[in-house]
Amino acid sequence: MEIVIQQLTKSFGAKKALDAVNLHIREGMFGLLGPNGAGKTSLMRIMATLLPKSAGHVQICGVPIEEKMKIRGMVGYLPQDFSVYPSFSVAEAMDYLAILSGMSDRKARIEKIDFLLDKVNLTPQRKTKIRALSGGMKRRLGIAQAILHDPRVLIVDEPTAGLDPEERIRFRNLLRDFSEGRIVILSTHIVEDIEFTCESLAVLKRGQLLYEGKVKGLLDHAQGRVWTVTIGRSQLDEVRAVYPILSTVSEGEGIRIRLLSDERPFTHAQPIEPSIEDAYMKLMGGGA
Ligand SMILES: Nc1ncnc2c1ncn2[C@@H]1O[C@H](COP(=O)(O)OP(=O)(O)OP(=O)(O)O)[C@@H](O)[C@H]1O
Repeated sequence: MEIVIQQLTKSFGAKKALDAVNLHIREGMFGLLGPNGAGKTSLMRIMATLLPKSAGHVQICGVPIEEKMKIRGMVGYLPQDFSVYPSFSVAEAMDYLAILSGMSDRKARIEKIDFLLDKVNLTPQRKTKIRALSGGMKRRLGIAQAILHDPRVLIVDEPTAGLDPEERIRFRNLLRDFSEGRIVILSTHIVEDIEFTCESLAVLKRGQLLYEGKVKGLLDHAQGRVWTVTIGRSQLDEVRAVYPILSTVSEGEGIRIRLLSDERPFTHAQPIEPSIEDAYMKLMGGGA
């Protein structure tokens, strides 16, 4: 099971949302990381056959993306702005979406919906109106509808934005469970989401692929280049003008900073192990 993307380009007029992107995505959880406008949504919508590509090739489990109906049978998609009729109850919305996806047998539909609501932990909310659900519950309902047809590939666009920490962890675990024997692609600009769920990732910036590989391999980009040092408060602007600063913490009279530098920036600066977030900032070419 794999997704092969070759020289994929998407142009909107003169703007290239994706610029000759090559990617190889295998079974398990795969992260798509990048700042706003990186091209993540465009890439996901192309894979879900909702947006035509401008050039290049995409194959999902050996099927070219042009075979829309076959691809749609294999792919489940949860868009960033997923919504359903607010006056429907959870069960009514699922039933409606199941009918739309071609499940005509009522008994089979009910069984499937019960199974899925249990899987996403929404059984107690069966009769709750959509408008009364929390953001996290809506997102979990979004997953339930995206997997109604048992897709081999699940694509979720920025699913954890705006969720509280508990709901975020629950949601990540749900995706991880579902990724057994499948491909789950998760786009986010939150590094932590990727760190705790994905084995591999791609980093995009302005339509270009900056990194593809294991999450751990990303750390190599920052190894030996993250330093910590305590400076006087008045020095902060001066230091910031020279080095990308990753974080600052007040410490007595001074301020402890983490910064990026290829060489030891001050004699009393100490090298520290980079985090994935540090490595991402390094790759993006800057700091906070
Ligand atoms: N329909 C469109 N028409 C014109 N430009 C577009 C269109 N859709 C996307 N773009 C542009 O393409 C680029 C990539 O957008 P895309 O939404 O794919 O990025 P993203 O990484 O998902 O960003 P975000 O996290 O903000 O959704 C952006 O510069 C965006 O403005």
